[in-house]
Amino acid sequence: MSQSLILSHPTGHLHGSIKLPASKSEANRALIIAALSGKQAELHNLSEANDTQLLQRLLQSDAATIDAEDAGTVMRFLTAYYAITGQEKLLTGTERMCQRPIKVLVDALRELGASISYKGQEGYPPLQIGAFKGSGKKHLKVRSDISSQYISALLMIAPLLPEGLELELEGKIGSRPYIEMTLSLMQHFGVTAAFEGNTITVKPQQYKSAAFTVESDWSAASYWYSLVALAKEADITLLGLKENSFQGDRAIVEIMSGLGVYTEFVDGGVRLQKKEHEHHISQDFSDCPDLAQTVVALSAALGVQVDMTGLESLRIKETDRIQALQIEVQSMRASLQEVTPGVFRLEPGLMKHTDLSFRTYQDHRMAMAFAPVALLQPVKIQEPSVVRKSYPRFWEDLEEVGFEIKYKD
Ligand SMILES: O=C(O)C1=C[C@@H](OP(=O)(O)O)[C@@H](O)[C@H](O)C1
Ligand SMILES: C=C(OP(=O)(O)O)C(=O)O
Repeated sequence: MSQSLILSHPTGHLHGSIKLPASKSEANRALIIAALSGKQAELHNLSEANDTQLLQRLLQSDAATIDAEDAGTVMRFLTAYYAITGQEKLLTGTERMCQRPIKVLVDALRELGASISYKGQEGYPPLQIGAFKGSGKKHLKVRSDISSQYISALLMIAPLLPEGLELELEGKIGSRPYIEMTLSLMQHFGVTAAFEGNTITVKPQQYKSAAFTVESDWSAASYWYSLVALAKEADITLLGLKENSFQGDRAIVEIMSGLGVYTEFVDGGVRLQKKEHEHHISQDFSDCPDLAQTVVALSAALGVQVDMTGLESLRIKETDRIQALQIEVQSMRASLQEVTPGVFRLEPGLMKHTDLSFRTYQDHRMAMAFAPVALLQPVKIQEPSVVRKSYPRFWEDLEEVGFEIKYKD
């Protein structure tokens, strides 16, 4: 596998239609719901993302040790799935996965009657999961400011609990659209829930079998928005995106309107074209944390000052994304600083035409967020294969629109 690649574009003109990968978030919910329903589901356009391929394989596996690799949804959703179905499993992941907290979910599942013990550090994977002895408890208080994936994992098993579940969310609700996506997918498979104030109530119910087609991934679309913003000339159509999406990262449409991209919803997707950009924007990423790297890398390259909030969860994702961004924007003479607690400012600098080489920190989004800078000058991307987590065809798709790629060992 190549250690790095050099990316360049001879003209800076981008034209074409791109079939984006399907959303791994939607696909992984549909897979867990189908497994919980015990019925055959007709799932179309399942994502080629490793996170989805992996979950599909693991749901078929009868091995005692299950490796969720670096996939947060896989780790969190399977923890709840094995716990409630009472399957004896040792659930582990990459070194980084074993540094991503899971205590909130484990505590909640234990209250419901799951048997889960920590095999390493308290509060983190690996987990040993065993028999389920229902506690009859239905009202749980759960912190909602660390990861919404804990809430989604609990919601999907909720209709199978004898008493159902009342989840009282405590603290700020981070990544809220992902919770709403979970409820929408549950509803698609015949389960209703009420989300009132801070409480989500799910009565005992049965999932129904239904066909479902996974939408293209709006997070993946965000890199194409950056490409359009940095191109000299662009007319790009992204296929498979819908105006009424389950995905909160559809917010990229509004965000990129300030960063120089005009979106038109057309039959079968969106058409992106260039327009003037602002010189300063403010953005709260609480609802769309996966878009932060796209916006930071693009703004550093475009020369846009950005004030940002809602970045808390970035510290516990595939890498500490705040730290990774702080290091990598420096090579573009930009700086990312916490100006007051929780408020970050990206200050762009004058980009000099020195060699640019971006490290990716085992994080697909670091690679894809910085790749568009290659429209300004050739850039080196280290460990480019990280993109397989969500968008395995990313580099090939760039070649489709005229990028030149030299792979290096
Ligand atoms: O539920 C999901 O599919 C996801 C939720 C978000 O995580 P957090 O809830 O941990 O912010 C997001 O960052 C992740 O890429 C996918
Ligand atoms: C944070 C991400 O994924 P996960 O938490 O599912 O590993 C992501 O894809 O950006």
